[in-house]
Amino acid sequence: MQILTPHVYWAQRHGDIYLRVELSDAKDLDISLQENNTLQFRAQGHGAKGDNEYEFSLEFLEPVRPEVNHRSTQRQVDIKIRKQEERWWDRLTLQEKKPLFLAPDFDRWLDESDAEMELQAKEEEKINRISVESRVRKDPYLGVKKGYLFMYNLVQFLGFSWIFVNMTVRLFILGQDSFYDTFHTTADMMYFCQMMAVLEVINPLLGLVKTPFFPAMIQVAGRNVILFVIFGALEEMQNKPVVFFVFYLWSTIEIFRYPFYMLACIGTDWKLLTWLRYSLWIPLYPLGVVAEAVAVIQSLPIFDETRLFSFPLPKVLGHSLSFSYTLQLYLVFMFLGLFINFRHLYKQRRRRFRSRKRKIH
Ligand SMILES: CCCCCCCCCCCCC[C@@H](O)CC(=O)SCCNC(=O)CCNC(=O)[C@H](O)C(C)(C)COP(=O)(O)OP(=O)(O)OC[C@H]1O[C@@H](n2cnc3c(N)ncnc32)[C@H](O)[C@@H]1OP(=O)(O)O
Repeated sequence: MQILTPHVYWAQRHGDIYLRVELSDAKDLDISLQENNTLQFRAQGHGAKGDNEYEFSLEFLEPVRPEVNHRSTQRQVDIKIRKQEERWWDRLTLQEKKPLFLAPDFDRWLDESDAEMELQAKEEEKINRISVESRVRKDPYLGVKKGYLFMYNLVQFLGFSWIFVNMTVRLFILGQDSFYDTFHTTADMMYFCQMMAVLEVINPLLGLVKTPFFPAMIQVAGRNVILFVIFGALEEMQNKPVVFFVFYLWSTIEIFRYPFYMLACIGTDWKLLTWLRYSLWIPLYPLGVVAEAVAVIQSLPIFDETRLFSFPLPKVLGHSLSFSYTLQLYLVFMFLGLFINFRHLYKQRRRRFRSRKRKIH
């Protein structure tokens, strides 16, 4: 039997050397590192010259650690050797001339800078894993908090879906006539959802979500003024078509926002839903504010007439100050609120899509 040399392919990383020996069904493997920093390989197997005994030796450019890891598969023998020092080598062997049986393993090949990037990515992954693990370890109530948020979002999602579906079905069946009794058919559910929404101001205060307090407060207080003060307190407003537009605009965003949060609670995200959550507000928010402003303007003469919530004045100054003046001031705050929340949502959108792009690259 002839003794032959197999084809050997190599690649390196800063700390390791990888060798792939082209020998299938290798048996009687004898792989060892000699004291002179030389790898000796001998095995019986099927190589380029059929079934034979194959052997080779390689004297490495720099010192390596004595232990050799190898794994023999049906197709090849993989060998991994650790470098003594984590350093990039200019070549594999001490002798400058490359042995004929040796070639780069292009499946594994990386040049020095790519290998550094791979190392950095691994380091970052390790740091992220450690920080996630330590966060989980630091907060023993994380499960309870996530469970609470998940249930809160689920209840809101069901509530707003009920409103949205109810209004849509009635719109299809009754057409424009459905505009006039939106309040009577959906107000109870809207009261429930908007009262629950007060938790959205409390949650950031308790550190349960990252939402800043001020935008959450503007959002919840703004809607509740419209719902409880303009629609709730004035029967004359309740059968006006503006109720339909306000409720429809509110519920359209919420049937996407709450499921988005539910998925966030279980660490999942669905691209389309994320896109809708961070894009739909662009047309809906200004339309919502305009609809709310129309409702406020329509309520002004009613407050003047009914004197509801009017502020008593000393006789010399007149009878009382109509609540409509407060509402006129509120109209200014509404557009200020629109500006603050539009800017906040725009920043959230940019942050979300920027970090997604970074994750993809
Ligand atoms: C009497 C005094 C009155 C004073 C007020 C005067 C001014 C009033 C003017 C008000 C105008 C309001 C008009 C408005 O009513 C019109 C409409 O709503 S029209 C319909 C369209 N509307 C919208 O699109 C707004 C919907 N609402 C919101 O988006 C939020 O309420 C808002 C606070 C504006 C922004 O939300 P947030 O800051 O939370 O942004 P993110 O979604 O990006 O969340 C940030 C991170 O927190 C996590 N989070 C938040 N909430 C939850 C939750 N419930 N469960 C789980 N996780 C949550 C979220 O996942 C983000 O985490 P990460 O960064 O890790 O992704």
